[in-house]
Amino acid sequence: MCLSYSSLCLNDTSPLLSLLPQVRRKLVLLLTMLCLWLYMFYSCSDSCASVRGLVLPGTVPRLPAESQASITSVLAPDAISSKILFGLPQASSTVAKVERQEETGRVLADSSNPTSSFFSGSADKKLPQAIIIGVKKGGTRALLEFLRVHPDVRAVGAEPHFFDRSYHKGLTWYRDLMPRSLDGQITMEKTPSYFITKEAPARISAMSKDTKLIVVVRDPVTRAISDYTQTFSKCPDIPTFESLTFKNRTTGLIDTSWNAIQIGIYAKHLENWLLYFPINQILFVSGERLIGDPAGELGRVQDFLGLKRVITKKNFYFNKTKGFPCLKKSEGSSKSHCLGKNKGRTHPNINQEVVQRLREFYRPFNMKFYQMTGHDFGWD
Ligand SMILES: Nc1ncnc2c1ncn2[C@@H]1O[C@H](COP(=O)(O)OS(=O)(=O)O)[C@@H](OP(=O)(O)O)[C@H]1O
Repeated sequence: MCLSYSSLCLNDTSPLLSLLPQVRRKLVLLLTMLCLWLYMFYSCSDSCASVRGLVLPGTVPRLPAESQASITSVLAPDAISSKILFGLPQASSTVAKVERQEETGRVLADSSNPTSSFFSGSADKKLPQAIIIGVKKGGTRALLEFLRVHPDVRAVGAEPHFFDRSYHKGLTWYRDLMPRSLDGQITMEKTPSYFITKEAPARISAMSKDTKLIVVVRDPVTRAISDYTQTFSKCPDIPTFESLTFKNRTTGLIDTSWNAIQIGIYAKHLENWLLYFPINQILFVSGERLIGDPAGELGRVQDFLGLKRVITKKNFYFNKTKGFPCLKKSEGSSKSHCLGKNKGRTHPNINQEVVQRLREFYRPFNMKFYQMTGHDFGWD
């Protein structure tokens, strides 16, 4: 536009032409310069107007369209553009967050959102607030695996054996074994041998007297046979169940020093725990019902842990081949799954007289246990 204007100027036949050549040359030069200056000014102002977010280094970076929209919803459009263009203090924390998102090139965590704060690193390892303390072969693995379906449960997979075997390693070592969890999530572990460990109640209470305890109990006779089956699978040379049961087979005296028998005297072990924990801080889960009605038992456990009842019937199906309830596919797992081969082993046939003798042996202890817990487990 300016160039054609200048050529127009040059071809002009106005009184200018009649001026002296020297003055004429100066005027032409001045007009040309004016045209050039006007051209540059308009070009520049046009491009500046099209880059609304252009800012100087060290002030606020230009924002992507999406981010601008979110800021605009917090601040009035005029206010935001002036703040960005003139580098005024940023009033909204949203702005700062969007800035950081720009800097890092990724979406930063919103601390109000537990999942995103996990990714920002605010999740940390915590000592367990709930422990499945027993009993061995009661169904502890099934319970833990079912509980892990809950989004608010974070559990360590392996058995830490801290309060029985590794207490000397200290609480920091123990905490380090735990998975990271967010506020509101419950950290858990299971070590079934705690239930029969003399020192465990005092040690857990010293860690936190508010620790919630869960005991999965099972008919002590079946439990003993299950325990034996496990040992037998590893050491097939051991004596028969029948011979290990008795101190003296002729007199029918039961060998209570055999661990497989000892563990099932639940009332005796429970007494030890009640010295440190009130009974309402211990939940007794029926190992039998955990198989027959897993959703029902999980309902009780979720209530006890103060969790929303997320795990329901819809999470389970009965696997005929396995002979046990298994977990259905869920959001977190791509396929349905049953527990491993070492859970739900076939038990050997045990002499029925021996089984009967064991039932007699356990009866008074079972009665005591029902009385202590206020719950009849129906083993007799
Ligand atoms: N859903 C499901 N699937 C498989 N097994 C189940 C299930 N629910 C409970 N059970 C019973 O759990 C018994 C093993 O108990 P634990 O997991 O406590 O054993 S261990 O102490 O950790 O070794 C195991 O004992 P055995 O049948 O003697 O192998 C099972 O009877």
